[in-house]
Amino acid sequence: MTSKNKINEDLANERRKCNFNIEEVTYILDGGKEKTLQRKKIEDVALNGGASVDDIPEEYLSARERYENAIRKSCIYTNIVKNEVLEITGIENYGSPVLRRTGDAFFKDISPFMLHLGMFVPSIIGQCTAEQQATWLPRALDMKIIGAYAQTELGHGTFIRGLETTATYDPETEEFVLHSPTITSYKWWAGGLGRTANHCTVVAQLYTQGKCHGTHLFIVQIRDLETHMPLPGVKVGEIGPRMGFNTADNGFLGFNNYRIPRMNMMMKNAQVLKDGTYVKAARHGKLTYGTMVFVRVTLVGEASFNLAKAVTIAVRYSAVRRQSELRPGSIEPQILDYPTQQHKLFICIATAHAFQLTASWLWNTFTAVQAEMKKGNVDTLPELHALSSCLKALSTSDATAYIEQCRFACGGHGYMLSSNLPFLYAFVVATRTYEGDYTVLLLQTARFLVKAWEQAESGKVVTPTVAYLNRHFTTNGKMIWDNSPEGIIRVFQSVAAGKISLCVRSIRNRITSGMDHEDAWLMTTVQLVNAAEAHCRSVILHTYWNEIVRLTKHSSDNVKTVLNQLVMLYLTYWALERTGDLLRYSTISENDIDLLQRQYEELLVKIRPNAVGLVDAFDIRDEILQSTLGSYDGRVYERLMEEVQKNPLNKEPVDPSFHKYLKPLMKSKI
Ligand SMILES: CC(C)(COP(=O)(O)OP(=O)(O)OC[C@H]1O[C@@H](n2cnc3c(N)ncnc32)[C@H](O)[C@@H]1OP(=O)(O)O)[C@@H](O)C(=O)NCCC(=O)NCCSC(=O)/C=C/CCCCCCCCCCCCC(=O)O
Ligand SMILES: Cc1cc2nc3c(=O)[nH]c(=O)nc-3n(C[C@H](O)[C@H](O)[C@H](O)COP(=O)(O)OP(=O)(O)OC[C@H]3O[C@@H](n4cnc5c(N)ncnc54)[C@H](O)[C@@H]3O)c2cc1C
Repeated sequence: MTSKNKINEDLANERRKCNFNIEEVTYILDGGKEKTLQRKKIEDVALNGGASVDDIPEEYLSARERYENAIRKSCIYTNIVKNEVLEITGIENYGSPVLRRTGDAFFKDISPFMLHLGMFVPSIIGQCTAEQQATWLPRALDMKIIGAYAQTELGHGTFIRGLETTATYDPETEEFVLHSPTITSYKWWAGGLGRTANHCTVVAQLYTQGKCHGTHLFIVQIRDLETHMPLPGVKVGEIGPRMGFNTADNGFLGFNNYRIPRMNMMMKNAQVLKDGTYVKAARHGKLTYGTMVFVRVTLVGEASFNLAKAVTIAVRYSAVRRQSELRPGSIEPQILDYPTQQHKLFICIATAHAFQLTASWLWNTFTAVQAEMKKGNVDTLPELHALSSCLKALSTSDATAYIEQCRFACGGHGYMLSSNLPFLYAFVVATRTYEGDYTVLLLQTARFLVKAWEQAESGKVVTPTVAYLNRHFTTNGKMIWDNSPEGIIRVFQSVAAGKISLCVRSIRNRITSGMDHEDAWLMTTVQLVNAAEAHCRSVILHTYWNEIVRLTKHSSDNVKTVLNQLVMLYLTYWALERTGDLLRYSTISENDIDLLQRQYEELLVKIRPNAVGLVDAFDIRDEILQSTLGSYDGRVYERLMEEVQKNPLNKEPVDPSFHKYLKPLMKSKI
């Protein structure tokens, strides 16, 4: 074995200690053995040519070079996908999580094509008629046209109804006239729009026959396909450096009475006829928001995957890193042996599991609701909207906090871009804001919860995710504390019910004392966000536990044990995080809390020998991790030194600035 492929001895020891079958856990996380084998096959095809084809790491490049390099790699990856991978997966899997995962081997930051696959294509699939799909979809999937999703404007992101771009129908020419009437109406933020896209989905206020019908979606060509020049009437460009997403060419876009054919309005849900007659969406008023719901659903899986990457890096590094001494003269321990380090990291492993299983469950819920909607039934849409909103909010927010925790857990080296942790953080922190800000989305869930509360209060049976509200009205007093998984989940549901109840009471009291409903709601929003968070927490705890029980039914004993330890760690961790709530809404005592704390610390000890095995089970290839600290072989220090060789600043022993500036300064007299 050469030193290049030698596994670090501490990491090798950790793998010898691992007492469960790693592949079995990988299969569970992937959704079955077949899916794992399929993923591995795709990764082999896509990555074995050597994915990260950068001679100089992208962080050393200028903004221009970085963008060009990102386009170069996007094209290489797209050709691999088109020519080799789609043969295995089928065209319908273009943009699937596996391809998204494999794509990470090509980019530390973002592919300028991400929004094309992540939102432009889904908006064609979700918002166009079959005839329109036949026109646009094959060209989009074949990358003959490249799109973005331009909804947000300088003045409005959250409040979609406040968007100012107009699309006015002209029956004379059977065209829509797109216009940006103010500076605040300029589209701002759309990924891929600044330099890459030649088309985009534009969200605009629809006017026809002198009446505004609210926001609708349009497919708009913005650049010439031969020259890539912006078309007359289109003003487009890149918005400038940001905290992450620096290779995503987020753009701005304005229109000056720019005409598009009538058939470029996405007409699956509402139509404008040739004569300008508006035909309203028959089924539900918010179906034009469908692409956002789809992306929110996928973002839960994104949160899980990125957290899995971060914790794989941090756990492997913590097994390799030795620091301090426990007793004078004793060998320095692996930092993974510190309970405080385990406290930082094991919750991240458990959370990645919780989010992955919740993401699969949410995806199944999403496809079931879609199937119902195809039959014309939209009754389950409000619950899906409430669920996808709060799960998107919480998963992205928790993942952000835990990725940062993983970075802290790597000390100084976690600050190095070559660890990949800063990139992961910058990518995931944006997910907390885009596709619906954290607070705003929790308030959407709160609307649903208050309505569900009122239904339960009037004796109606409510939908499954809020069924605990029916129980709330049949039991008296605080929930009896019970330290079993089911008991902890019940208590969390009682906490949610208690908080929703307080919100309803506050709103009613405020209205009784003279406020109108809007002000009463507004004054209660701090509590409403809190209640929606509590509800969502209970959904995650419940789903994680249920899924582990279901998925480990036929597992080997050791796999069952370790996955149970993780889910118990998760339940116990959150019970300890929320002792205030538990004291308020359940009969938990001081003694019970002491027992919980001890249980938590014992779980850390039990999980410790399997920690490296657990992160290995995420099965994330080195090319995808792209981390000096987290590679499978644990050659941390060697990789840090190798990376230094790529630093252009080290190319010459003396920097030209020495002669230009430093030396004159040193020679100058005071
Ligand atoms: C919901 C709002 C906040 C408010 O809307 P409004 O119209 O004012 O509505 P309300 O009055 O509040 O509510 C009225 C009722 O409507 C209900 N409602 C609201 N929304 C929905 C909905 N979506 N579905 C159903 N029902 C809905 C609501 O509950 C009310 O009901 P009721 O009256 O109480 O009964 C809204 O304005 C809003 O959503 N704001 C947020 C704006 C937003 O999200 N913008 C997103 C812009 S796009 C963006 O941000 C993109 C970012 C980058 C994305 C990157 C994508 C990554 C994907 C990863 C995977 C990619 C794979 C690629 C593969 C590869 O690379 O290889
Ligand atoms: C990296 C990145 C990529 C993006 N990509 C795209 C893209 O491809 N296409 C696209 O169209 N958009 C994109 N966006 C825009 C994104 O969707 C919006 O920024 C996001 O929806 C938040 O809206 P906002 O910026 O208007 O925030 P604001 O709504 O102005 O939020 C500012 C603050 O006000 C609070 N707030 C706002 N409204 C309320 C309310 N009703 N109640 C309580 N509090 C409120 C928020 O909680 C927040 O604290 C992207 C954004 C980022 C950061």
